[in-house]
Amino acid sequence: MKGVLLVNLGSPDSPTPKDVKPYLDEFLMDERVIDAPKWLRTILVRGIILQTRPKKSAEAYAKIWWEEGSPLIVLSERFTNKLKQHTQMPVALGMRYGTMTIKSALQELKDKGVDDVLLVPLYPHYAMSSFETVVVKVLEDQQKFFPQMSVTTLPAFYKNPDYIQALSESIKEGLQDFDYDHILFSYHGIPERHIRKSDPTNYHCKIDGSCCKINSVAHNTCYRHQVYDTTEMVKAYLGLPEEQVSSSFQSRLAGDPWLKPYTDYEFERLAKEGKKRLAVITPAFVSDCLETLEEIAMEGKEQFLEAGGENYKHIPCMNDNDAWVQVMAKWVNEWERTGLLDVTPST
Ligand SMILES: C=CC1=C(C)c2cc3[nH]c(cc4nc(cc5[nH]c(cc1n2)c(C)c5CCC(=O)O)C(CCC(=O)O)=C4C)c(C)c3C=C
Ligand SMILES: [Fe+2]
Ligand SMILES: [Fe+2]
Repeated sequence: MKGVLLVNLGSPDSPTPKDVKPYLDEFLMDERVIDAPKWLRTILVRGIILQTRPKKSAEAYAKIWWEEGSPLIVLSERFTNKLKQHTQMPVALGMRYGTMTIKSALQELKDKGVDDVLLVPLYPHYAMSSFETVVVKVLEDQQKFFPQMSVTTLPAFYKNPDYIQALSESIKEGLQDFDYDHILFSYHGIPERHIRKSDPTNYHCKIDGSCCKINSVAHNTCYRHQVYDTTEMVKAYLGLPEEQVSSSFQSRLAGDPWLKPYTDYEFERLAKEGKKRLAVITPAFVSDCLETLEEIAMEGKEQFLEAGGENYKHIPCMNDNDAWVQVMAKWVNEWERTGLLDVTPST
């Protein structure tokens, strides 16, 4: 019997240093997130980052926490519950990190008789620190605990026309009551090194866009290429003028260079260039979370207004919006019917 496993990133159990610390430990000790040799990763994460970050992160989480829990978890659950109403297949939700594990979601599916699983990483774009680590962990757990199950993965859907339509319409709705002079597409950043590591050709990706018009297998795993494709397709769908749209990368950790331009620097640059009314959208995330609700909606607003901006709006992620649920339902039901997953057109 077929079933669907949705996987998102995860959150700590509560916005306290006691719960944030083990969550960050699991997250940052993932070799696909901090990709240093284990001994160095242990020093960096346990010896340095976890000494101070849990307190700081817990304070940030406390600012956005809801009565029902972490926004990312609550919104992912709402999405899952709605999806269940649009498919006959069992659907389960797991998280890559934290206590809502992938193993228990697979167990839930198994208990319902599922042995043929469609894995849906809840990320539109491929990065080794998001999409890839989910796939690797699911396959590890499947082989270890559920060897009778088979797993098929829905590819990154960053340029699927139905996804672009649902995203664009949600942005249009968010912009209805907001008179903007610029829209910033702020994507979660990753270290530039990760782009090179994910390039199967070892030479294609130049990390400046000059390679993106040359057809290459590298684009299947290039986060940078994929996010710029999303921006371009939304821009085309909404008919936005070139000069009113730009893309940037947020949430970097200290250390090696991360993808540029950096969102916080862009807030300053745009304000200094005379853009006074800024709308920010965050399409790397399908659900609002710490990185959108605190870093963009709160901190970002402060940064932009301090730099001379006058009006600012974060447009929410698609969360459990009906059109988005219906797009996902179309993909999973098509897979149930035909076994096909035609979500990423090659053009
Ligand atoms: C869009 C997908 C994501 C990618 C790619 C990604 C890469 C990445 N993240 C970190 C470090 C942190 N990220 C944190 C929070 C966080 N990251 C994502 C998504 C991606 N991360 C989400 C959805 C969230 C929010 C989780 C929530 O509970 O709401 C955090 C924790 C919070 C903090 O302390 O700021 C860290 C740390 C790295 C190092 C990385 C790529 C190398
Ligand atoms: Fe992150
Ligand atoms: Fe490229």
